[in-house]
This record gives sequence, structure tokens and C-alpha cells, in this order.
Amino acid sequence: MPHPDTGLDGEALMTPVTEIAYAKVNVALHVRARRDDGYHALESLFVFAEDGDRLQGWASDDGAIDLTIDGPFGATLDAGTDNLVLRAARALQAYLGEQRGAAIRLTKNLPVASGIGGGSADAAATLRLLARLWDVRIDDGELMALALDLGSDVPACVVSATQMVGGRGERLARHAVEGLDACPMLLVNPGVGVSTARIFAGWDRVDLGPLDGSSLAALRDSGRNDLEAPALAIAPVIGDVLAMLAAQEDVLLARMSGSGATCFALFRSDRALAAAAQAVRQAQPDWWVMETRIRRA
Ligand SMILES: C[C@@](CO)(OP(=O)(O)O)[C@H](O)COP(=O)(O)OP(=O)(O)OC[C@H]1O[C@@H](n2ccc(N)nc2=O)[C@H](O)[C@@H]1O
Ligand SMILES: Nc1ncnc2c1ncn2[C@@H]1O[C@H](COP(=O)(O)OP(=O)(O)O)[C@@H](O)[C@H]1O
Repeated sequence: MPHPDTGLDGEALMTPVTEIAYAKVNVALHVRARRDDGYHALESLFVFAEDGDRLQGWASDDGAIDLTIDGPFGATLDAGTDNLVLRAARALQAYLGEQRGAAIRLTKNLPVASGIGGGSADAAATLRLLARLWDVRIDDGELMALALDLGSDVPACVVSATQMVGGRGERLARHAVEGLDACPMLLVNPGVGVSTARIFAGWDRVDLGPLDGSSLAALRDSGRNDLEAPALAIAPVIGDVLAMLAAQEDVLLARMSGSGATCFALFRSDRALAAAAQAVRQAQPDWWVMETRIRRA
């Protein structure tokens, strides 16, 4: 069946509403404690890339949510009921208590299960998309509760701006750091998917202390990703990614994001970013590489 955006002759029929599910990066991620509910208490500085997955939506009045997936990583993801796009849409329908429908097209540009919150960003973008498509206004607190129910990272992804994040992901505070806005950023994934739950389970339960997010220098010198060690134990290739990024010219900071395996590097200039991207692609043609910038807070 043709998608609603094109007729049989390819002619445009309806203009979709579009949202970008911006890739999330943890500039630093301190794990402070294991909580009684099984989640971990975190302190993390979240930034978002200017790029990510793309969602397009068309309203329908039959109450059904129809999801199609394409894009470079589309084939690695199931459009079944567990998909976070469908879970988010169902959650919003239940909250509204009415069955408005939509056809959603997800263009999956981000690798799955890779520490840059692709699924969480998709869920958040779905909430934003459907609120626009159905023209509903949701109270901020209620929107955040809906989001948290879908995953720890989803509230921060709803905002998609630089934030200090605490709790298991529900405590959010906008947090500007000089030098981060629009900073050139490279994302590299060596092609291994890692399970977030498994990486948290490998944390050694040693609290190495709070996060100082007062400056880029503090984030670089005393910031950590406490999930790097358990992730390296499961996927040692992450060490190769980190070494390659750290060796690039004019790199400001290189680290793993989230539970991995994607690593990021921040650069002093667009030129340094382009040179590093080229070097990584040349050395490792099978790795996924994305050149982007940090979204302005
Ligand atoms: C590690 C982080 C850092 O931003 O990112 P990703 O690696 O997923 O991108 C997040 O905390 C991931 O958030 P999210 O991916 O939404 O996780 P959830 O679906 O809520 O939880 C998946 C599993 O991870 C563990 N988990 C998650 C969050 C948290 N604060 N403590 C945990 O222990 C739990 O075992 C949970 O069952
Ligand atoms: N739309 C989606 N995009 C990515 N992953 C999804 C999606 N829906 C469900 N998932 C599942 O969510 C899990 C976490 O995916 P993702 O958010 O990409 O990784 P991470 O939490 O490490 O950043 C994956 O195991 C995947 O199967």
C-alpha cells in the first residue's frame, strides 16, 4: 500500500508533521548508588546532537496507529507492539482517553541499543509529534510522568536540550556549559549492540563521587562514564574506538556515551571534526560514524 505522503503516481497527498528524535549523548555519567527498585541513581550531563532519527506523522480518524520503519538501521528494528514509538502512542491515547489514530513513518538513522538513546528519543519524539498532530496540550508534569513510564531517558529526550539529569532520569535541570553550544561532535559505533540492563548489572557498586559540571574542563578532567568499565568487559572493541578518538587532533573530550557502545568526541573546530571523521572511516570502514554538532541549549 502506498504511504500517505505519496499517491500511486508519486504525487504528494498530505503534508506530514515531522519531528527529529535527536541523538542523546552523556558527556559524563556518574553512577552513585543502586536503588531498592533495581534502578541506579545517576548524575549525568546530557547533550543532544542536531541530528537523529526522523518521525513523520499523518492523522487518521480510525483510532489505529500504523508504524512503518525505513532508514539505514530500519531493518534491525521490529515494528511490533514493543516498539517504543507504538508504546508512546498507546500511552498518549490512554492518557487522552480517546482513540485518535495516526500513520507514523520512522526513519531509523541511529544504531539500536547503542547508548545514544535512539529508542528513548523516538518515544519522546512520538509524544511531541502526536501532541502536534492531534492538537492537544498536555500539562508538563503529566507529560513527564508519561515519558518516565516509557523509559528513564525519555523525559530528558522530550526536552532535548543540555541538562543535568539525576535520579533514574526524572530530575532534570537545564544546565549551560560554556563551549558546548554548537560544539562539533563525532559519534562512532563499532557495530556492537549492548544491553543497558546488562551493563548496569556489571557496575561494581563503588561510588566514585559527584559530577562537577561547572565547565568543559571540569567535565573533561574529573568527569567519568562509570559504565565504561562494565561495557569494555563485554565489548572490548570500545577501547579501540576510544583510543582512536583520543588520538585525533584538536579533540576536546572523548568518552563513551550511556551504556555504550557508541563513543563521542568533541572538537575545537569543524575542520578537526571533518578530519577525524575521515580518519575513522578510512581506518574502520565498517564502523558507524556521524558528524554532527551539539544542539543549542
Ligand atoms: C544508561 C543511560 C544513560 O543515559 O542511557 P542508554 O545507555 O540507555 O542510552 C540511561 O540511564 C538508560 O535509560 P533507558 O534506556 O531509558 O533505560 P530504561 O529502559 O529505563 O531501563 C533499562 C534497564 O537499565 C537499567 N537502568 C536504567 C536506568 C537507571 N537509572 N538505572 C538502571 O539500572 C535497569 O536495569 C533497567 O531495567
Ligand atoms: N524505536 C526504537 N528504536 C530503538 N530501539 C528500540 C525502539 N523500540 C524499541 N527498542 C528497543 O529498545 C532497546 C534500547 O534501544 P536504544 O534506545 O536504541 O538504546 P540505548 O538505550 O542503549 O540508547 C533496544 O533493545 C531495542 O530493541
